[in-house]
Amino acid sequence: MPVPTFPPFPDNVPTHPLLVIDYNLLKSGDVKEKERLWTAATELGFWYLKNHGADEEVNGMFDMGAETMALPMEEKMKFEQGDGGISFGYKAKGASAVDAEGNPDTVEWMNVSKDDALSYPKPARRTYPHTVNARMKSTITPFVQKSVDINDTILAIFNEKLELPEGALDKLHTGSGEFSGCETRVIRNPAAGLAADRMAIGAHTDFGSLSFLHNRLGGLQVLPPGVEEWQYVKPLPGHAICNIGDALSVMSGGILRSNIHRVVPPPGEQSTLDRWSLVFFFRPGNSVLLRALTDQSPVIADAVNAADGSIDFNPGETAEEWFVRRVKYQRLNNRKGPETWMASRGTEKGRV
Ligand SMILES: O=C(O)CCC(=O)C(=O)O
Ligand SMILES: [Fe+2]
Repeated sequence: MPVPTFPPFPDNVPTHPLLVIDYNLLKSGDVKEKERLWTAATELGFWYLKNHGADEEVNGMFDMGAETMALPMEEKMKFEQGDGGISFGYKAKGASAVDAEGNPDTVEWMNVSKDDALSYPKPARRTYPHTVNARMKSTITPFVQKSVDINDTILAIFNEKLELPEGALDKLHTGSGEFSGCETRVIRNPAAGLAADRMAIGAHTDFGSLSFLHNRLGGLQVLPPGVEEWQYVKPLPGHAICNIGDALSVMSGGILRSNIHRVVPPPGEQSTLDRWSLVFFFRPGNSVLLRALTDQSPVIADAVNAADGSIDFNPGETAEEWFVRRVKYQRLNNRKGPETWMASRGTEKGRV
């Protein structure tokens, strides 16, 4: 399907500019561009990525999302993720909390595990609706492969900047060769005439290492360090939005910033439309213990020594345990009170 045109993003809402990083320059080893990436990753933890070369796969993923969300609810619910903390599969609107009071989220999504996309037609982690299966080979697997390549490239630059031994971060991610929480997510936030600040997805930091996000309408907001007011991130055609998650923040001793963000209805004239977004979440291997890599890098050791104590750099959980806990306690079916929400928190704990 051709990419539709949308009403413009308004120019009268608070908007946070992001650095635009050129993936072609990163790939060719451009020193200046690597430095700009480092600035973006350490100051806000969010940046735009242009020339990523995945536009065709991204469009196909949005088509797959539309075909999947159009299935009868009964069919989608056969593939629901459940309450045990597994993220792969379908999540219905309202299944997760957006805050400590237990207000429900307003989005539905379909998550496909990277392990399933790469092992298809043999299921590795779970099975999916026929609309997903039909596009696995043509769209989902190529999108996953491109996303992994891009994230591997960015990870290698962080490895160098953090003065880690060559391949140290890769060994904890793709190079671990084990199953992981890596997944793609297509999200639909139905237009519902809700208040402009009604959270569709609650304030959070991402659970894994890197997120590769594509959206066409506004609604994503960030809370930059030292700022009180939520600020929109304006979608730019053909530009992905990339951000750092908790796992890389912990491993780097907080040098890489996992910034708080949330999703609200699209602003201005865009508010009458359903909002679609697509993410590839790049995460460590399941058995990787989350901890600051102080023994492998003096730069990280110094950062931990100088830290203000707001982030626990030795949480005592593997990547899988961290991920399962965060997903599980956000589910409203598991809610007992505000303590359940607190149990779902990651590095944003104490920050919002
Ligand atoms: O839809 C978006 O723009 C962001 C989604 C997001 O933050 C997430 O799924 O973690
Ligand atoms: Fe997120």
